[in-house]
Amino acid sequence: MTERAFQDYYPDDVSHCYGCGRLNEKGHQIKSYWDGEETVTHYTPEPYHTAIPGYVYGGLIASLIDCHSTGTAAAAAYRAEGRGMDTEPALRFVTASLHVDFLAPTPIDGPLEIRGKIKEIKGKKVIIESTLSAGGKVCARGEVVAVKMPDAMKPKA
Ligand SMILES: CCCCCCCCCC(=O)SCCNC(=O)CCNC(=O)[C@H](O)C(C)(C)COP(=O)(O)OP(=O)(O)OC[C@H]1O[C@@H](n2cnc3c(N)ncnc32)[C@H](O)[C@@H]1OP(=O)(O)O
Repeated sequence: MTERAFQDYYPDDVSHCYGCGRLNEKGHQIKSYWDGEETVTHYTPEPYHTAIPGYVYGGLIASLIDCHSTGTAAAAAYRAEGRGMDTEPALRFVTASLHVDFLAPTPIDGPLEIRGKIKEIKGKKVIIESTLSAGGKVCARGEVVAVKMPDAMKPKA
């Protein structure tokens, strides 16, 4: 059986996110998975994701770190409760804070790897540290504070 990505567990009504919604046909549709205690996703940029010719636009890098980290927050919250992502009650996270350091130019001509680590998980908040690498070299580092989705953001039935 093929492993389901974190984002594949998001119900339809919250699957329109530009970074990770599987129902957003114009979006990145990233797919994140556990890899031991870390999480990982891969994404291959398109030529139109250019900043300076040959290099990836920083906004895309931030977007990938953002959505991989919020997905990681949800997965970590379920794991901390010892239950699967298909069980109730649902645990949904949004970005409270997104910090990205661009450490080196990111080449656009190949796959990118984003890896997440849980720095803190407490109450309704998860802090995730992520790296984005190209060809094995870390080009950006991010820290995301993810907080449980407030009722005001939940789609109306
Ligand atoms: C399936 C679900 C998801 C699918 C979509 C994935 C989402 C993709 C990522 C996104 O782009 S989400 C869109 C961008 N984010 C938003 O629009 C969120 C807008 N902000 C809010 O709705 C609220 O400010 C937020 C829910 C983030 C926090 O409000 P709360 O009233 O729940 O927070 P509260 O004040 O109770 O603080 C809870 C904890 O979070 C911390 N916190 C809150 N805002 C923070 C902030 N901005 N920076 C750092 N920490 C923050 C706060 O310090 C506290 O830490 P402690 O528990 O340790 O005391």
